[in-house]
Amino acid sequence: MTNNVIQVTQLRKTFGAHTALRDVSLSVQRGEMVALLGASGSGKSTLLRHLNGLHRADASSTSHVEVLGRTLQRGGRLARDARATRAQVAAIFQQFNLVDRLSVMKNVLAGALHRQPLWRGLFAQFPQHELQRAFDALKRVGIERCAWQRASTLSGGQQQRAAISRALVQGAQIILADEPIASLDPESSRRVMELLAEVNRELGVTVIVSLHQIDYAFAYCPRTVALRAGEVVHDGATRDLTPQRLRDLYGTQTDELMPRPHDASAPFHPVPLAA
Ligand SMILES: Nc1ncnc2c1ncn2[C@@H]1O[C@H](COP(=O)(O)OP(=O)(O)OP(=O)(O)O)[C@@H](O)[C@H]1O
Repeated sequence: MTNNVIQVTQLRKTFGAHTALRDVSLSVQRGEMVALLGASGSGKSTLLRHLNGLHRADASSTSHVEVLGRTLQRGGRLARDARATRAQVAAIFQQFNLVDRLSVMKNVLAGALHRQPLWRGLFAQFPQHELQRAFDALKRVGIERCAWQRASTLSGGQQQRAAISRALVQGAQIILADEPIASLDPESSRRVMELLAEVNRELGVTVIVSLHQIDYAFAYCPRTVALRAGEVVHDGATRDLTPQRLRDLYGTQTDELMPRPHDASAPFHPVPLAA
């Protein structure tokens, strides 16, 4: 049995006249924690959104996206059983993760909807074991005391932790996190990245996380896929991305990927920043 949980072949996406992804191919093995790196507009979100079917590739292309051994989309058409595949994939976004007016608990229980009969979902009536599972997930990420608060009252970091809880309740085998720490303070950023790493390490969940800065990739992700203008320009060990290599790959865009000189949020400086 193959260990590939994601197989992307010749993925091409254009928006009008703009090509956002140019024949991207990559595979991800079960249990990997992969950083997706690239300057603004390089195609990170677009790629992630193809992996859970939120975007479809160009219809004219030979693009193929396989998730957990099943075709999710081919040539821009979603597979018939895409819904079942997507139930195994959780998405965590920079913002808009939670329904503000609902309690944290209800948001987390949304992860269990795919296991419920329609009527339970409609009336938001979940069996006791699902409530317990949601509570345990909130406990795991350290926000169980917020369970009955409205989601809108949580801090940004707590909202991301709630989104991770929802992924746990969903029982997702893959987490796609799209810049989950982009608007967080340093401590919250570290906490969220550590939780993602813990879920990856302890539960074997495959994590692909798009990031804006390389230092977080160094600290938490052994492998990095780097995009530039919709093309994969690096796919390999994160430690190979030295400042010089980044300059070769990104030229003037390098600054966007390097920690700012006085950035206290940088958890890790693997290599001298001035070369
Ligand atoms: N729905 C859309 N309609 C038109 N153009 C789009 C759409 N979504 C993305 N694009 C364009 O595709 C390119 C890639 O965008 P994408 O959001 O994937 O980049 P990104 O690397 O995630 O950027 P950022 O780090 O700023 O979030 C950009 O030029 C963007 O303007």
